[in-house]
Amino acid sequence: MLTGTEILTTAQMRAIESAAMASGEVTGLQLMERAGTAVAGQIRLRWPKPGRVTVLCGPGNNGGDGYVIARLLHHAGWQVRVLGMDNSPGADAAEVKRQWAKIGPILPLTEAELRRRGESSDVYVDAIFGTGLTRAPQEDIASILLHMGGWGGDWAYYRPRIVSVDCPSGLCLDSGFFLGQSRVAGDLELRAVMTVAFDSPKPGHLLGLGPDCCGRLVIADIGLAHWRVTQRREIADGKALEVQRPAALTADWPIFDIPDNRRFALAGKKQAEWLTKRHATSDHKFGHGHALVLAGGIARGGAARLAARAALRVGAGLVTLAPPRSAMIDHGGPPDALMRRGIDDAATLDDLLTDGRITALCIGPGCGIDRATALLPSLLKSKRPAVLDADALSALAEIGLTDLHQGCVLTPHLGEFARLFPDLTERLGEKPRTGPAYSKLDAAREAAARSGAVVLLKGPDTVIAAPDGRAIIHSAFDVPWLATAGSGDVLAGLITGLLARGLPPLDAAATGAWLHAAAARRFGPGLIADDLPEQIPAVFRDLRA
Ligand SMILES: NC(=O)C1=CN([C@@H]2O[C@H](COP(=O)(O)OP(=O)(O)OC[C@H]3O[C@@H](n4cnc5c(N)ncnc54)[C@H](O)[C@@H]3O)[C@@H](O)[C@H]2O)[C@@H](O)CC1
Ligand SMILES: Nc1ncnc2c1ncn2[C@@H]1O[C@H](COP(=O)(O)OP(=O)(O)O)[C@@H](O)[C@H]1O
Ligand SMILES: [K+]
Repeated sequence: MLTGTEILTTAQMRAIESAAMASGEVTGLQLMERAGTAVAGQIRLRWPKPGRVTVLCGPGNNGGDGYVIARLLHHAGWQVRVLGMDNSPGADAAEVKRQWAKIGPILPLTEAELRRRGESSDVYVDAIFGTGLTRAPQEDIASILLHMGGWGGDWAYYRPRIVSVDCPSGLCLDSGFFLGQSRVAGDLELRAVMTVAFDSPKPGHLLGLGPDCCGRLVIADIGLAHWRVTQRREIADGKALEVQRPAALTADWPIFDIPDNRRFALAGKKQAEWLTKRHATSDHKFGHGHALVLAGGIARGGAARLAARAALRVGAGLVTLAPPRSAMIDHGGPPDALMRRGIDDAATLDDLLTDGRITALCIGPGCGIDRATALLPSLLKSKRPAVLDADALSALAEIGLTDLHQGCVLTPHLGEFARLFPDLTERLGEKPRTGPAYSKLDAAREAAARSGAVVLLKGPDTVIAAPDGRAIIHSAFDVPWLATAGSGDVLAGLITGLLARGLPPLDAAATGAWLHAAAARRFGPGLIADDLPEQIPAVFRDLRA
């Protein structure tokens, strides 16, 4: 099992809060006070000089946090204006609302009030909706959110400082999409400069529009760790039904600051660190493996060579490139460390795979769909760990998923995913109306369960899922230059090399994704895919430093 910080769905978070409160050791009011204190503290840390703040409080406990923040900032010398709703919230929110009402007025939560002349603020605290959002915001609140969303756009330097409590309001924390809005980024989503969330990140902080809209994400400890761990244990014992697999998600998310009091181990990074130590004991039973990369015919481009080079750089002991014999000359260029072997048909591949020293296979990059269709059955029959990418995924869409096995890693981008799992893609494309909305995480998990293979669904928010439900989110929104021709081929090669070295498929996929993004980060803009494998030694060096 990879180690990493748990990502909790909103249902899991609620169950953990309920368990904590049911224990009698902590009350909901105390949790709310801690949450509000954490947010007010972050605001004061970021803007030490007290200024003017507008706190927008919604109908539920997110709004409750807002009233706590308003009171604390008032006591810290800030000039506080509160906009709230005329509703009857739960007991905890009602209590903190009463406390605020002794200090100052609660103005109506309307767009007109927000825009009142002469009332602009230095900071706006968005405490309208948090984990309790179940449907698209309506009427007054919808127009406030649209108005605040419009603050972004081209006038970014005028952009008011929005601090969101738990999430930008309207964002579905299970999917990273805004309920009632398109899944594609527009100008209308609320964009915070900072989001302070509680206990653990939720999928919506890491997926879809979440990373762009949350701004800097701070995860604040509100003292729930004990119940998180207890709930996890109960799951292992099969007792708790309402929390499913709280430990099954791990985050691998190197972008935003996480306070020191949070454990935020990086799944792929840990494995990569472990790999850098492997050379010292190269006679270990895993050895360094032998990867076979199946290449395509003449003029199929360098995709397979990119993959093979990446497999070598990531430390596979041997890498053999296998084009059809007629294309051998075409594939004769460097690196000279590559071995070559002509493979024309399935029978030759069958023969070669009687060699048990070949520990991993890669098929797809530059292979051609016909050749992939011809070779796939032999490759799958061998039960050898294998990465299926690009043309192999198109071939698979024709052949069907039945022969896939648990050593397989599928690495589709969304287009390839649509060919393999059209129904899941259709669900992913639907406008999210109710929460929890169908997410990329749901789609990858369903695809892995259905295919019996590890599925790595690419994008800036890469989701990696295993057939048993374990899943990892790897966000790399900070390296958009990774979206360059051939970069996926390098990723396929990295994972193949790691499989060859003996990593289990889920670990190989997670570590490959981590190294891939780390290489891009290290090189910077201007990167072309050829640069990626060449950065791997430096990434390893950094890990050893
Ligand atoms: N439960 C707890 O122990 C804690 C909760 N905390 C805060 O509480 C939040 C969750 O509180 P709630 O569960 O009350 O939920 P929220 O305050 O996020 O939710 C919204 C409330 O509005 C209603 N609602 C949902 N969608 C709506 C829509 N489109 N239009 C109008 N009303 C809508 C819901 O029924 C709910 O009552 C967290 O995000 C966090 O900020 C923190 O205080 C920490 C402790
Ligand atoms: N905006 C982005 N930010 C970071 N990484 C991205 C972004 N878009 C794509 N990627 C990553 O770049 C790689 C592109 O792979 P792929 O789509 O297969 O490209 P190609 O077929 O050209 O090799 C994937 O690893 C994907 O996760
Ligand atoms: K919020």
